[in-house]
Amino acid sequence: MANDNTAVLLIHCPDRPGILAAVTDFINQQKGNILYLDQYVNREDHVFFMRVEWALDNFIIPRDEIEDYIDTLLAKRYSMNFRLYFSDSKPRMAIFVSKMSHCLFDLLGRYHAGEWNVELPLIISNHPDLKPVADQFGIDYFVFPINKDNKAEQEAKELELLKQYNINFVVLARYMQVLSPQLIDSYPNRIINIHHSFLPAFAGAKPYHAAHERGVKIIGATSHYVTSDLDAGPIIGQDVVRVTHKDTIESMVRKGRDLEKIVLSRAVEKHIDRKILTYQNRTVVFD
Ligand SMILES: Nc1nc2c(c(=O)[nH]1)N[C@@H](CN(C=O)c1ccc(C(=O)N[C@@H](CCC(=O)O)C(=O)O)cc1)CN2
Repeated sequence: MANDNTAVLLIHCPDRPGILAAVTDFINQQKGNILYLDQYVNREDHVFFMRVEWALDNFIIPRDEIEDYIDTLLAKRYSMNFRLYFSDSKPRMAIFVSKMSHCLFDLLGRYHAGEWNVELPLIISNHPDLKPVADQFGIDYFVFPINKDNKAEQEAKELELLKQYNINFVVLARYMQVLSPQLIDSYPNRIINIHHSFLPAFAGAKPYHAAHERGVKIIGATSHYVTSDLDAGPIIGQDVVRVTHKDTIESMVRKGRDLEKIVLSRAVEKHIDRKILTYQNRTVVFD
């Protein structure tokens, strides 16, 4: 985390000549020093995607006016969808977890080590089992047991808590309950899940059993944004490992755990760094 006084602009719009030059000219004319720039053109759909980050040290436009300038000078002219972020405004993350601790420990270890420009004030679970882990890291832990009769009521309380903690995005670290639209609609493309299979293969709660039954030779893990369609949201990242006839369900679960940890943490880092754009249930993930 080099310069902590930067602005990040994420753009997507209909592709046409001159967009890149217009954006960089705007930043340059206002004495912004561009630190990072990446762009991609989807030639099938003729859509332009871009991430640009610049230092604000000598930037002429006052911080609270930048969005209006971009809207007036660029967005209206090029029909842009854009989001503007500031590196000194740390996103606030909440983790949802059930009983499995491997992804939770990995996330807490990276947070504790200062790997990420993020605040992590809250953990929510449907079981009390992992509260001692949260206590170890000094993070608030709330338990909301879920069953089909109380899911709506409990999720309403969870949503209220997320608002109280001013949470910007949620990470499901092997949270084993299907979220309802009420919660998802409050955090569109801001809930990241780790699914323990190489999607679209073996969606659902027990992918390792299904993979073993099918006799696959590769298993994987998939990070994705959560939508109301189970395990069908925009994929952020995936990874795989080879298995053989010698692998049991238990050995697949063990090999899968390592994949789940790294695939989830990579996705969380890309989200925190504002390097993901979603478009038509797919993602553009910048390096
Ligand atoms: N709306 C969504 N919610 C969740 C998603 C998602 O993609 N959309 N992913 C899951 C995680 N997950 C797979 O990655 C998963 C978790 C749980 C289940 C499931 O069927 N759960 C049962 C209850 C199981 C239990 O009580 O142990 C259920 O909710 O009825 C499927 C997939 C997180 N949420």
